[in-house]
Amino acid sequence: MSSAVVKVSNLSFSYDGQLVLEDVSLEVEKRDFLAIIGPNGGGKSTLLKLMMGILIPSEGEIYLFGKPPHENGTIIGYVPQETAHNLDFPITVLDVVLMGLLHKRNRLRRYDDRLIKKAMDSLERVKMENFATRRIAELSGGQRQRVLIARALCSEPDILMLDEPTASIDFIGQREIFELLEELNREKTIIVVSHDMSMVMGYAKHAVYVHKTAVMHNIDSHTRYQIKHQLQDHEGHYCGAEFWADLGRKIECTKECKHA
Ligand SMILES: Nc1ncnc2c1ncn2[C@@H]1O[C@H](COP(=O)(O)OP(=O)(O)OP(=O)(O)O)[C@@H](O)[C@H]1O
Repeated sequence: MSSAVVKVSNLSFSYDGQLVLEDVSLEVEKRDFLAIIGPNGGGKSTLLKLMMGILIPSEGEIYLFGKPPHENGTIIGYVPQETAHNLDFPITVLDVVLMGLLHKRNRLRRYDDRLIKKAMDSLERVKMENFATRRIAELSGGQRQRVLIARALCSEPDILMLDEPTASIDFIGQREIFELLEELNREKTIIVVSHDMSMVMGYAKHAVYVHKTAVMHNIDSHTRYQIKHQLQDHEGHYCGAEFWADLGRKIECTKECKHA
């Protein structure tokens, strides 16, 4: 019997008759670190939403821990794509993290001390505990992303799913987020949609290339070690275009290197 925590079998999905994913099958093992990569509009976010049970497959099946996603409740922690405008109102970092515990409030819809401690513990895990009373809008993109990860961690999920957590964050901020994910990966399965091939190749254990269909690739520990070493240098940039060319696929490099 398969030990996969996520099992996708012959999945297809259409929006209003427009086929976006076709016959996708993949398995994710416990404590895997899977990156979902591929071109714009290829179906990455759609695949993530299907895994979370936000969308229902047109054909095929998805199981998380042997059950359909919508029956799994808090085992998934979701970090949505961060857009500056959805945090541009006057609430504190702690308020944002407490949103991850909305369903646990008492009968008066208040957070008791136990929940506040839980939220503070989550902030500590992402090294943002000293920012608890700051307004979320005052933080940098990287700091905000850490807060959103803390919010997802509150419910102690087994799987953390993140949609483009490093979009619009500078290089050092990106590396710090992936280092945090690597640390969380000691306990949790990580599934992340990312465009950043340097980070994916340095930290993920598998990458699934999604362009209507899906092809899984292993990223061996030696490759990860080498690329992570290059990323320690601020200028370090592993060119994904080169990697995909070796595999016979075309991907555009977003940085200014010889492939751009
Ligand atoms: N709610 C929706 N209704 C109709 N079509 C949609 C919807 N969401 C996405 N699509 C379409 O489905 C396709 C796949 O979109 P999806 O967001 O999954 O791609 P993606 O790989 O995540 O893209 P990106 O890298 O640009 O975020 C695209 O053609 C998109 O326009």
